[in-house]
Amino acid sequence: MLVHSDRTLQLSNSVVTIGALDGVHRGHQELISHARKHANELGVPLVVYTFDPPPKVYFKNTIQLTPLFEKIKRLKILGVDHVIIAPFDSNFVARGVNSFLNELSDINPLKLYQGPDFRFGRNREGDINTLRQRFSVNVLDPVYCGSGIVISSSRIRSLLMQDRLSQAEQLLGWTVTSMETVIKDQEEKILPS
Ligand SMILES: Cc1cc2nc3c(=O)[nH]c(=O)nc-3n(C[C@H](O)[C@H](O)[C@H](O)COP(=O)(O)O)c2cc1C
Ligand SMILES: Nc1ncnc2c1ncn2[C@@H]1O[C@H](COP(=O)(O)OP(=O)(O)OP(=O)(O)O)[C@@H](O)[C@H]1O
Repeated sequence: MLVHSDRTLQLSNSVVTIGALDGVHRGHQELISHARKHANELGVPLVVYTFDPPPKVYFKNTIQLTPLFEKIKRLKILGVDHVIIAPFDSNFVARGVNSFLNELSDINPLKLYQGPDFRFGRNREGDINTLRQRFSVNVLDPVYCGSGIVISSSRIRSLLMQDRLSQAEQLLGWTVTSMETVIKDQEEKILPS
C-alpha cells in the first residue's frame, strides 16, 4: 500500500472511498470491502482519501480514536492500494466543492463508495447528489450494531468515554488495546492530575 501526503497522485482509473474513517470501524470496513471487491472486478486500484486530523477532532475537539499510523495500518490490512492523506487545516476547510471534485478527478474514480450521510466542502455544502454530478457513486445502507443503532465513530467515542470497552470493540471490529492507551493519553492532557 502506498501513502500519499502531498495530494499529487494521478491515476488513469480507480475505485474510491472518502472519509475521516476514525477507528476504521465495522461500517467503514463494510464500505471498504465493497469497494475492494468492485476494484478487483474492474482491475483498478482502490484508493482511500482521508483527513488528518478527522474533521470532528478539528472542529469539535473530540477524542481521536485512531492516530494516523494506526488508521494507515488498518487500511493496509483491508487491502487498500493507495491512501491519500489531506492535512485538515484552515486552508483545506475553506475549499469549495468544485475545488475538491477537481482534485478527485486526478485519480479518475470509476466508482465512489460512500454512506448516505457523507458531506464535503466548505460549510459541508456538498453531499451525495453533488458527488453524483461528476462521478458514479454507490451508496451503502448503514451498518447497524446488535442493538439497532448505526455504527459510528461518535458512538464508539461515547462508549469508550464510559469505559464500555467490550461494546466499543464490537462496533470497531478491532481490539481497543492500542486505542485505550491513546485515549488515556488524551484524557491526561485534558485533565492533568
Ligand atoms: C474540501 C473540504 C472542505 C470541508 N470544509 C468543511 C467545513 O467548512 N465545515 C465542516 O464542518 N466540515 C468540512 N469538511 C468536512 C466534511 O464535513 C466531512 O467531515 C468530510 O468530508 C469527511 O466526511 P465524513 O465526515 O463522512 O467522513 C470539509 C471537507 C472537505 C473535503
Ligand atoms: N455504519 C456505517 N455504515 C455504512 N457506512 C458508514 C457507516 N459509518 C460511516 N459510514 C460512511 O463512511 C464514510 C466515512 O464516514 P465517517 O468517517 O464520517 O464515519 P462516522 O462513523 O459517521 O464518523 P462520525 O461519527 O465521527 O461522524 C462516509 O461515507 C459515511 O457515510
